Amino acid sequence: MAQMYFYYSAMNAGKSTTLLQSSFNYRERGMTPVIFTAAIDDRYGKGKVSSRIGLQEEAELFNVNDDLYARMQDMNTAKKVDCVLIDECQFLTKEQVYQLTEVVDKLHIPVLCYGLRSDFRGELFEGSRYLLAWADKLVELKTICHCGRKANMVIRQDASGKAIADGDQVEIGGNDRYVSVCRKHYKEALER
Ligand SMILES: Nc1ncnc2c1ncn2[C@@H]1O[C@H](COP(=O)(O)OP(=O)(O)O)[C@@H](O)[C@H]1O
Ligand SMILES: Cc1cn([C@H]2C[C@H](O)[C@@H](COP(=O)(O)O)O2)c(=O)[nH]c1=O
Ligand SMILES: [Zn+2]
Repeated sequence: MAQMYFYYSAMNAGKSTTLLQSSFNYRERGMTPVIFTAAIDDRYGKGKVSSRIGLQEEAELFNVNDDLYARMQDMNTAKKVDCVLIDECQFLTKEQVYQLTEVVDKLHIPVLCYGLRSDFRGELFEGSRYLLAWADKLVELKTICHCGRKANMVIRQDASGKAIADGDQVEIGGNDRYVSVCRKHYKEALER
């Protein structure tokens, strides 16, 4: 039976790497995975999922206006799809998470979503909120803070390396802008 999975973590935990490994596993069995990533995340060039260890694959892009059920229905009609892999799934809307549940329940295609649970303020992203609510399986991918504890928070830094408390939820960036830390060090960085 097809299921929806939400693989969540802080940044730098290997989400994109794990997604690319899953895609490779499907392909080596002669199956057809489809990868999506957020159009707004253009760090490594549009239409690509890249991991920091150098693996990369082409991806379909999604933005907030896309009907992901309709797109998957069309693709699956043209050629049978065995699995849908979504990177940066924190940027999905509530409606799109619902559409992906329809991909699982009506098209019977497994959907594996990879993304952040919370933003730099410790608030849930919209996509993550509904994946936490509706996915069949929740899987935490772990990375560690500089102190050795599990890093479950992400700090956004200004140009001088100081933690920022306010700002837009979405700001694309990498190690220059964000650091994954444990909750204790997150609070300390924000002097709470
Ligand atoms: N050259 C490397 N060799 C091995 N591991 C690496 C290398 N570069 C980065 N990594 C590790 O890869 C992980 C980040 O992978 P990535 O899939 O991009 O993460 P995420 O999508 O969760 O942000 C980190 O744990 C990082 O330490
Ligand atoms: C914490 C946080 C992150 N983002 C952005 C920064 C990156 O572009 C992505 C996450 O990338 P990953 O390495 O693949 O996990 O999300 C953001 O927009 N707002 C935030 O609060
Ligand atoms: Zn720590």
